[in-house]
Amino acid sequence: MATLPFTVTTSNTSTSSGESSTENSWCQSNWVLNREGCCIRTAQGKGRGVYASRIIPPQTVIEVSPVLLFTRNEYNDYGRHTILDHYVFKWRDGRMALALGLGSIFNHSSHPNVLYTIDPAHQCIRYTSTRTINPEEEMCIFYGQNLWFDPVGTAENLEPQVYLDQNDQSEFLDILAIDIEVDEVEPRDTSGDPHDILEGEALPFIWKKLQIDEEEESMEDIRTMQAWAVDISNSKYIATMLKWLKQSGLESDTLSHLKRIRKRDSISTLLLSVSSSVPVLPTNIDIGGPYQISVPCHPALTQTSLILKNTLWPTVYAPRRKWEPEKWSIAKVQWARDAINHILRNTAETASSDELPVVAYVPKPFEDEALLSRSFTAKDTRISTGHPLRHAAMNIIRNVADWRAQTSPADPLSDTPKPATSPSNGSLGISDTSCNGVNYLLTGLTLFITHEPCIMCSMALLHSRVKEVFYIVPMPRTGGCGGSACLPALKGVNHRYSIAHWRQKEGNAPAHLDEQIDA
Ligand SMILES: C[S@@+](CC[C@H](N)C(=O)[O-])C[C@H]1O[C@@H](n2cnc3c(N)ncnc32)[C@H](O)[C@@H]1O
Repeated sequence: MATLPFTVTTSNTSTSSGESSTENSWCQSNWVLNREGCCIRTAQGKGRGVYASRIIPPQTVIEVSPVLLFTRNEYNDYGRHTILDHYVFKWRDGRMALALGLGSIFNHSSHPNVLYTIDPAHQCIRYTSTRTINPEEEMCIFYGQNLWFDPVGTAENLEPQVYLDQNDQSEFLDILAIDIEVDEVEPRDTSGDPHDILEGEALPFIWKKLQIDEEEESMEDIRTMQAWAVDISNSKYIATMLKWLKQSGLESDTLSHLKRIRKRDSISTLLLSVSSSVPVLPTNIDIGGPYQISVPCHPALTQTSLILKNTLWPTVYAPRRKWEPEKWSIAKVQWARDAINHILRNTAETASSDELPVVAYVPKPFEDEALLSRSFTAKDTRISTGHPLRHAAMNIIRNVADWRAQTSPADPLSDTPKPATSPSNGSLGISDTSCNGVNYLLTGLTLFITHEPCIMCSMALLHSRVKEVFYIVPMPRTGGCGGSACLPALKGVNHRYSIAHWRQKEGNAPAHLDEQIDA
């Protein structure tokens, strides 16, 4: 538990005299410590904190702190026995870093209004506001999950974050911490026959088992919808009505999991449509009028479900394939390893920018290159675009979608581009030529991403029909692939994808920022 050994002054001489008379004063312009109007004052129960003296707009770089670097030995021998131990964290190359300027004074909040990014080239850390910060408001960063002190007042005055998945900043640091050693992190495995199958512990990743609840196995769990039906008492009209239905334009995929005709006693009932308006039936046939009934929304995935659903309406039985991991050969593992190295290298490149260091990659498939003849890489661009939805996963779905949307609708899986048809609107970027849900899918493709996708991205990936997702850094607070939720395991979703967590080699597992400060 940290008890700070000094009191705080807001005087412009920045002494450590600790007069409490100034404790309740707000920052005034002559005390402002940097040109963005940041100042230091006492933060109740936390020691000192950084405060705004005027309105700070979102995405403003509020502070750039140079860092002081200590070698591991120097730090172990001296630094860690001192107050420094509350302030330093592990730099990317294993040295210990102390942020100068205001950097070491930012307190922790679970709802931070400031993000930080490391700039290794200039040996500094950049602090950026995530939303509008009001005068007199404290500015806080997120230290990580495992705090070494009891946090006080971290969230009550802070509004929800601008970013939908304010990722765990400590984990951003984690990934940065390993990036310069990319080649050692994931070395090529040259031993063995490339066709040899690797299993279990020999694989450099762990498949996440989707905890899928058994679906719709009791009557109250069965999801239903209203559909129009008509009774046909004379069976000689059935064929005529089926023919009429084909030409009526009433048929839709929504009912494709249901049988068309139900026979009960001497009455046959024909399922017509789910349209909101009453279907207009042929008048020259002697049948009753249409009426609405409840029918299952989905096919039956299990025998129990089938029996129950059939009591409502004859339903198609489409058993789900049991979850079973694919066989991974040495060559295929190498393909994945190359992909992981690719995203690590690209993450290293983001370190000198203000962007969040999240990188996504969709390589050409290992088995079936015909599915996609080129690879795609996308970075997180929330900061540079000022657009809260520009997560790396969303960006890559968009990129692949745009590419595929340029292919001929008649040949959706061929990816020869059409002449430039760039996305024109400010929407998600699916260009107008997209083939209505056919061309823009990641069907059969694998996504590699540095950080577990958030809930929004995990859902978008589900819609994209991605085959599998590999991530390196878990996101226990915001992840949608098992972190805070597991989207592909949800009841009722119409696609499931496999999820794998890439294991970091022992000794390379980067520590959390908080552990690093606490080291
Ligand atoms: C990097 S320093 C931050 C500046 C520090 N408040 C000061 O006065 O120098 C980290 C220390 O601040 C304190 N701290 C930071 N955030 C806090 C919070 N939310 N609640 C309580 N103490 C906090 C803890 O004592 C922690 O060891």
